[in-house]
Amino acid sequence: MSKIRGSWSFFFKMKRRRKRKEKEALWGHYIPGLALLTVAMIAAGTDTSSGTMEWAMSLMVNNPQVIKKAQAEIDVRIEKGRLLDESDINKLPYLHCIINETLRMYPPAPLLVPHESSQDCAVGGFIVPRGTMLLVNVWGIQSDPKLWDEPTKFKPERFEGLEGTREGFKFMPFGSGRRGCPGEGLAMRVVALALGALIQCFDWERVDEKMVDMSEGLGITLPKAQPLEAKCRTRSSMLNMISQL
Ligand code: HEM
Repeated sequence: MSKIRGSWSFFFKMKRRRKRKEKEALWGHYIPGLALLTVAMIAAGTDTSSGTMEWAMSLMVNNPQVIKKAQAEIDVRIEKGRLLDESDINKLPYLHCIINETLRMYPPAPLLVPHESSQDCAVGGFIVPRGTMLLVNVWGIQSDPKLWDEPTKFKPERFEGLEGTREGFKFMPFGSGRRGCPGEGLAMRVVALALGALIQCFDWERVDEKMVDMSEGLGITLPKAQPLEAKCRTRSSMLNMISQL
């Protein structure tokens, strides 16, 4: 009897051990993958999105007529006194143009990320052997006077009628193809929501007569050399809503 009981307990012990091993194999495989994915999303998604917001606000503070036009669009499309939400973003094409124009002038990944040619090819008359590291100068393409009218001017209107964030290969702030940015949809929503709310709720102006310094600093995601400083005042139409927050 004790022999039988002993073999049953051995059987259950083995079963438990096998289950534990299976669980470890499953999570041991997934946890490093999940951790890496989370780190990649945070690393690739934070400075790029916040930098775009800062460049966009700086450009708008230097071009107050753009803020007025964006506010007029929001006031017409969204009921008075209600804070815009994600479902409103598609109703705001001019806001979308502002973000595109910001990404054209100040792409957070000016050279995309390094790619490698998978086979021999020729680009613009240059022979590129297989396995060559390729850097795409998106900043150069998006500021090229042969492709853009007055490329150094902030003109969101140039994107009117463009749906999405690609115009052939002359505008591709999120890269292109299989290794293009997987966070594009999220980034465009987050940036539009934040900028839209800032414009809807506040009037913005420069701290003094001087234009906001638009020099580029050093860093991977094209930061501003000087952080933006600006003055804001709550818009009378939003006072009630903001006081209830
Ligand atoms: C304005 C915001 C953003 C811009 C301009 C941007 C731009 C880019 C660009 C240009 C690339 C390289 C594409 C290529 O070389 O073809 C890239 C890669 C990537 N981005 Fe973004 N990104 C933004 C936000 C985000 C967000 C919010 C996330 C995730 C939450 C994200 C996740 C990634 C990842 C994981 C990669 C690497 C993809 C790969 O190597 O296959 N990005 N991004």
